[in-house]
Amino acid sequence: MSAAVWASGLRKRYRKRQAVDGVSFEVGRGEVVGLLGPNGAGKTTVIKMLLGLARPDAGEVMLLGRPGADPRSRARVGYLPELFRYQPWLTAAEVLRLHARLASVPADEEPLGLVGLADRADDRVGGFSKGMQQRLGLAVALVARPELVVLDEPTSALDPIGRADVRDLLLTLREKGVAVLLNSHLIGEVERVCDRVVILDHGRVAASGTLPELLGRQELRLTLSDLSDAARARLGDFTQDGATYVIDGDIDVPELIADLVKLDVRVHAVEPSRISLEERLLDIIRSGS
Ligand SMILES: Nc1ncnc2c1ncn2[C@@H]1O[C@H](COP(=O)(O)OP(=O)(O)OP(=O)(O)O)[C@@H](O)[C@H]1O
Repeated sequence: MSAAVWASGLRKRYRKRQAVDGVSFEVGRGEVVGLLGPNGAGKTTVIKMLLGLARPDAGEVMLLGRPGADPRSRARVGYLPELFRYQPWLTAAEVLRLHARLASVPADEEPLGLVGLADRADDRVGGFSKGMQQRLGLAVALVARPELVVLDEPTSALDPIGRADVRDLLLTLREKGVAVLLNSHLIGEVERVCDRVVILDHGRVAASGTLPELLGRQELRLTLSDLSDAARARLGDFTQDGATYVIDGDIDVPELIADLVKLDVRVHAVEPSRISLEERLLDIIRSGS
């Protein structure tokens, strides 16, 4: 099946500023991809070019197997813009009905339930908090039962519960095979839900890949005492600093610890250690600036 998003060589210049400078990437069907990068890196401009809201100077876009310029390509795409405002005199249900009509799909209040607004369906949007408006924006993005959802900063106004709700929603979408492109400054959020990450800097792709590809192999730091030769052999390859033993690779932690305890090793601490996505992002941005 064709990719949900296929973008090749996208460029966009605003006067003297090269906002996007040759960006290519893909989002597979059912894949959740995070778009990360510092302010001004070009993330929103890339999203606008994908959706036909900004005209690329160069490059090509395919959405769900059709050229991005073909309006039919956008029929099964949901979009939550970074900045938006709905008519304050409409109720949440009316906003949804309006967007269902615009998308030529039957009106359905299910998306309000998915974003936790079912009990506010008949309240006017003008009285909604920022977080509730953002939830409504997400509901609108889901109204046409999309196969691809593009979310530009979907949780910027949400409280921790709202963010956790959105994380659950993204995982539900992935289970249904819906592809998601997520632009977020909340790196922890991206790290938790994304299958793959594309990092933009100065309008270019500075790095991309799955989290293990970007962050390196998993390491395990163990603080141990009373190690026999047999216990050292069980650890396999390790580096040692005093009582700290570091092993890397794919480790079945419970099994390893059970074996060490059987070998009479005293286990004081077990810490997975891998650089965080935040550290990796800072490294990439600092080395590129
Ligand atoms: N309509 C516009 N007119 C002029 N310059 C623009 C316009 N839109 C974006 N730019 C410039 O293009 C560059 C990329 O902006 P963009 O909004 O895509 O970045 P971003 O990565 O989404 O940033 P942020 O994280 O702050 O939202 C910036 O230098 C910005 O000033």
